[in-house]
Amino acid sequence: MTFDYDLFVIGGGSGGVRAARVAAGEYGAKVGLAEESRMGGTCVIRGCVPKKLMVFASTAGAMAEEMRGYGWADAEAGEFNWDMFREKLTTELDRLERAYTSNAERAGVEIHHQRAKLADHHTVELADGTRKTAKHILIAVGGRPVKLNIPGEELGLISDDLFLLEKLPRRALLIGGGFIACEFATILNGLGVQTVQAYRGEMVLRGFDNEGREHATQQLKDVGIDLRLGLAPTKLEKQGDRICVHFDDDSSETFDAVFFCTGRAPYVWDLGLENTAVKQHPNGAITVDEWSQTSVPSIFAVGDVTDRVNLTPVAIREGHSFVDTVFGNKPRNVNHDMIASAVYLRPHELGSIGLTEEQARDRGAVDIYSTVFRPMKSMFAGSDARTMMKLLVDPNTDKVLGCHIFGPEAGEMIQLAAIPITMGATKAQFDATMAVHPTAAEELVTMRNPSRRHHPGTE
Ligand SMILES: Cc1cc2nc3c(=O)[nH]c(=O)nc-3n(C[C@H](O)[C@H](O)[C@H](O)COP(=O)(O)OP(=O)(O)OC[C@H]3O[C@@H](n4cnc5c(N)ncnc54)[C@H](O)[C@@H]3O)c2cc1C
Ligand SMILES: NC(=O)c1ccc[n+]([C@@H]2O[C@H](COP(=O)([O-])OP(=O)(O)OC[C@H]3O[C@@H](n4cnc5c(N)ncnc54)[C@H](O)[C@@H]3O)[C@@H](O)[C@H]2O)c1
Repeated sequence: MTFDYDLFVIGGGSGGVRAARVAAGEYGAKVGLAEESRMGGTCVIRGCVPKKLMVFASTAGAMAEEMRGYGWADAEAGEFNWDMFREKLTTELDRLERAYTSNAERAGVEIHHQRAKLADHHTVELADGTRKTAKHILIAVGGRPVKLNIPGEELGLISDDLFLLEKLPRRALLIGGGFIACEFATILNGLGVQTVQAYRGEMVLRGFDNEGREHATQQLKDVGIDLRLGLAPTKLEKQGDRICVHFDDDSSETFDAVFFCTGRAPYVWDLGLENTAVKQHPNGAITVDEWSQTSVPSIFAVGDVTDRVNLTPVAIREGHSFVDTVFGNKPRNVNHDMIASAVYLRPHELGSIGLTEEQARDRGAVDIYSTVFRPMKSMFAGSDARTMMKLLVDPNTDKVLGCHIFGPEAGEMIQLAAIPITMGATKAQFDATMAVHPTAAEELVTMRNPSRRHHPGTE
């Protein structure tokens, strides 16, 4: 049987573009790709990239404050100009979109700038009704934000909207306590917006190491975010050009903007899955094996639509591994166990890899090397901000099981610590590493004695 393509990719985001580009450019496959919106997907257009640029923008006030502590007595950030920033952001995202498009096209990928759905196990149907056949189909359609199913939810915004605002709100509510809620609260607060964050739990960033979560929760309050814990909205109502939010403690308040940062769901709506035997998890995520293959041998899925670990580098690695395996004759699957990540808060980020202390304790014996200190740079300026570094070590093998850093540039630090930890480094190897002085990161190689031990059966 002959096909129009060797591979047809649905979705031009992190996972889809990498797979298409490598299959066509490196392995000579005939590749088609459909993207219904902008090439680059969530990360480039409405996620990691614009978010991180806004995090950078939001640090001016804190930097000025710190510099006043260094003798720049008149240092002031002044007024943030949203119009000017947004224009630069638009130009940058346009540039990135063009780069993603031209890199894929240069590799030989045929891009169809329209929506696609599955018609059968080897056929996709484009929005204009054209049908294309392919030996293999890759579903890389990502996820979409979900709002809470409460009255008036249509009045609330989602994360995509932050980057498109006509003007910054004077007072904003962020609902949620995950990655997006905490990063967006940090950004808006730093840009001068009166920021309220409502989270139903006791501590933000569920799933992270509890000590890291405590520091993050405290920092959100310390930087001036009005963090309301144990609180959830029940209803939104229009009040003039503002929004009145009712909460489950019977209080109500008005805001200029309300953002639902309450999670994302796999974007499987109208994808034609009913025309195939592709299996799904109860939340809609596409079920795949360790090779990213679905229950249909010709159809694969990578990235957020599979709801494994929803991060850009993971989607990219899954897409790359899929083409190495299927087109490059280099079978490669992805280990989802040791994945570093960072939450870009300010002034301190939270960087993590491996087991949390809680998970390590559940697993068995663990030695906990942990230190909390005031970093030299901010302490000199008069700040009380604390940095935390923690290594979790298996006392039987001496292997480092996890590392958690709450501090300035923790994202950069955890990326480097992730290399030896992924290689299976032992604590002794960390200790054998000469420190770089004076840095904050040197603590990772100078923590000599466990702060606490958890040795079940011997305690
Ligand atoms: C605000 C925010 C901040 C984030 N920050 C980070 C971060 O700092 N670090 C990090 O690692 N991750 C971050 N993420 C997560 C990261 O963006 C995702 O994990 C990543 O983009 C997933 O890639 P993907 O290829 O699975 O899907 P996506 O990048 O979402 O790409 C899917 C593409 O498919 C297209 N599409 C969907 N359906 C169809 C269809 N039927 N036909 C044609 N096209 C279709 C979409 O338009 C989209 O372009 C963030 C996410 C958000 C929302
Ligand atoms: N720095 C990064 O790497 C980064 C940044 C942003 C997003 N991301 C990725 O995007 C994903 C999505 O981020 P997110 O923040 O939307 O999701 P999340 O799962 O991290 O957080 C969702 C939040 O919504 C709350 N929530 C859910 N249902 C609720 C309900 N019924 N009532 C009240 N609260 C409710 C949860 O308690 C949680 O705090 C992340 O899991 C992550 O994989 C990564």
